[in-house]
Amino acid sequence: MSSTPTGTRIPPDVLTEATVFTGTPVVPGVAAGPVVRPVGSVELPPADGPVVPEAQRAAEKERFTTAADAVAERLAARAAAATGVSAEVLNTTAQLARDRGLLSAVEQRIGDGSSAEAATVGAAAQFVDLFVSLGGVMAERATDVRDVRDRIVAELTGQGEPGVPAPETPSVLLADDLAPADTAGLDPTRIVALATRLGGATSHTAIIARQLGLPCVVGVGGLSEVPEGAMVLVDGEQGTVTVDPDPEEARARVAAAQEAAAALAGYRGPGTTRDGHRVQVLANVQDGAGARGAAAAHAEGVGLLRTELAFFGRTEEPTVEEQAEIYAGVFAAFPGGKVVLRTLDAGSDKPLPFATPPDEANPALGVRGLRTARRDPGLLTHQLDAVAQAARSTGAAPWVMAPMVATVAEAAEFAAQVRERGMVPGVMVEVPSVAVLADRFLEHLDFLSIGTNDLSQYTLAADRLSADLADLTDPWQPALLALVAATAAAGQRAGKPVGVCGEAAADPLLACVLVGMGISSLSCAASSVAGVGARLATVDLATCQRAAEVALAAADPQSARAAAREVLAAG
Ligand SMILES: C=C(OP(=O)(O)O)C(=O)O
Ligand SMILES: [Mg+2]
Repeated sequence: MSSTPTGTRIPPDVLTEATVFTGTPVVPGVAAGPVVRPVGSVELPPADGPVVPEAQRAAEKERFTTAADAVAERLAARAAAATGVSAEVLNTTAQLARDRGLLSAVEQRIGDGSSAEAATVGAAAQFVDLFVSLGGVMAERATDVRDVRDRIVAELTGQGEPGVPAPETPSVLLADDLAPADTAGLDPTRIVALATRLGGATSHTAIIARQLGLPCVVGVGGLSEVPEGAMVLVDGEQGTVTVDPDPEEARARVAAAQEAAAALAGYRGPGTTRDGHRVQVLANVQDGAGARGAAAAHAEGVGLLRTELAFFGRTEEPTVEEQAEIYAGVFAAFPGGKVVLRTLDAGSDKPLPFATPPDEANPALGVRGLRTARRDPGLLTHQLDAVAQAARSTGAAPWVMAPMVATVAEAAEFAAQVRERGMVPGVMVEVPSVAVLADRFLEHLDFLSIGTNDLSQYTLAADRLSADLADLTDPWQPALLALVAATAAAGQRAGKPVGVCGEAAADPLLACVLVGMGISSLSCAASSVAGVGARLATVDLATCQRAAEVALAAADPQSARAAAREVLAAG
């Protein structure tokens, strides 16, 4: 078995049997299958290609309608299997593939001698020009037209369907990286594991994989050399992608991982250490379906409702009623339970067209999170009204927190708006300034929730999406651990809860360390709840405290991990 360090490229002719690529492990579990890849840009023929003889034109029209129907049916089927905004996005595109206006424009062009492909390109250009000239919301429709054009041309020319595929055989998706919108409708029964060339432990590929419970490794160099259809085995615990694994060994490793997963299936919550110290083990979700899944996974509640994820791709602010309905769906999944809702975290890696300025030079340090309310205060007040309305209709008592807060004044003003509506205010600790002054922030707030994904990005000055810098955004970095410990200590002094809702909380070992620092709740993907809760139940609080001490004293992430593991193993 040959092995390569992260980032090493291997020419295809040197790919030997069972080549192993390594990257950053982000979601444990082992799965194997043939490689599929997202299909990139579709090659488009010119709109003014050779003239089709008259006798063939009827057949060309037939070819177009067959292709457009196939595209529409496939999208509609995926919409039926999806939920929320994913389903809406897919349905809208499906309807456009059957749009009568588009059909008649294409037929007219074919009647004039264009091929089906060229007519599709020409008619689409006509609609794109029209929508763009109308401006505003209509201009946004141009994107949908281009998408449908690409799908129909791909169908006509035998190029693969653009986007994330839905293969018949359960497969492993290898990609450079995946945007949140790329994964609308990703079906975990067809894609059994993910590995990407880019991205760190906090990238959105990692977050989505965790939500779906898919074994995942990111930042894997050399992946682009692995051909489509090759068998690979992804080990999300060890961070490896093995090409052409020995079939026997692959079967044994997948079975062992399934057995380990079954052992966690016994977890029922609530979270406690072995000696009964209570720690809420909560879930990160984005909508009602996710919340119901989290309840089924024995999460005690929601520690982070990422509200912005329900509105991806939307060009207009959702109405108060629409928002209230979505939030009520989440509250209803945990009657009488804890739900921490985060106000829109638009911007940077999660841009929303209706909230995010399009032209920022440095969006991670720009107008994102709570800062969007500086430009458009209505976005925040409407959202808070919607949350209050959902709370009234369900009898819930939500905790509401703002992302990307930097100053005490921002926190105080936000808290006042939340309290006015009878809800419980807090903020996320993502900017180091909040950790440094946590005592002063807590004078105005009822809780803090540490977002370790952004806190590491801003503490180490390293882009959370950069695979090259993934070692810097490692949640075991001593500086990050020190800020978490300082924030937890401030919470204990004030007698107010401090949770962790970043990806650090999904690592069972680190979860124990966080508890040892005084963190009172952990919120992670539903698929990680049992792993975290079950691990916590094996150790005493005093052991967690010793593990926190040794981790905090370590010089680097590797030694922090090793030292904590040793303490926790000794029990
Ligand atoms: C939980 C966090 O928020 P997000 O990953 O959505 O930015 C975080 O920054 O840790
Ligand atoms: Mg964040």
